[in-house]
Amino acid sequence: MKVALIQLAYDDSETVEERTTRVVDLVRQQRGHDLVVLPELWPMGGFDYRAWSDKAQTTSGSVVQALGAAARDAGVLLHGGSIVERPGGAPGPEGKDLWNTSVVLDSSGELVATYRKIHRFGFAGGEPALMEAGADLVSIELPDGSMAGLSTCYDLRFPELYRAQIDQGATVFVIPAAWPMARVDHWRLLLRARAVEDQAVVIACNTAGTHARAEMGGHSAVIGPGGEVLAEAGEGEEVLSVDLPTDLVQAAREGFPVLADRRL
Ligand SMILES: O=C(O)CCC(=O)C(=O)O
Repeated sequence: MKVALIQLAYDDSETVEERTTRVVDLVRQQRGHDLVVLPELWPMGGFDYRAWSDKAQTTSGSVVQALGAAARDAGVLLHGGSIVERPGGAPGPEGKDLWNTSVVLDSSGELVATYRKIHRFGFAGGEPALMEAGADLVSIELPDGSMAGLSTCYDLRFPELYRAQIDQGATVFVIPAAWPMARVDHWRLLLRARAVEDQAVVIACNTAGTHARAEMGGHSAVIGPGGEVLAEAGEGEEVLSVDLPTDLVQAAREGFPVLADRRL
């Protein structure tokens, strides 16, 4: 399965429309891949908290529509990263009307899955102040037939989420992020930790550049089930293209069956 991770760099100078045009162009260039992955909150800015409410959209808004058209034109399964979602209708249980929602579009351009980030980043500010938490585990079927659990950025710090995903059959984790340079060492370590402890493939697409005064960490990566780094980006904008061998996870789990020794 050929996978492309678009490690997008951006600053504060583009409108949502300008950035969307640039991104869908990049997606269209990935024809020949099976799966394309974008970072977290790229249309609205991962750390641009102040702009989120004004820039929020529904999952049938202009950004997701443009992503659908690009997925169809490129003939790929597209994990479009996430958007600030305002679905309309009743607010969530905490009275807020925004979510950090990942969107997945198939090669006919249809929205086939959404995942609302469960663990909100920002402590007293940022996401917990402005957004509701997601409540549902979400998995998708990848073009090679494997099952991928979805999560977003800060979720990476919570290993129990990934254990729950493998218990539902996931052998791959797809993780868009806007992870800052200040803690990029944690990012690189935790991607490998999740891969090793769950004997799973990790496909993790981070953001680059500096926006809202936050320098993003880059280092998007694809990690194999033994913790091997199959590909890793640098710090700037880059498309990482990886040909993932089939049955990597099955071979790892059969060859070293540590998951069978769990005691619950
Ligand atoms: O956990 C971290 O250090 C970064 C998390 C983050 O930036 C996010 O979830 O948006």
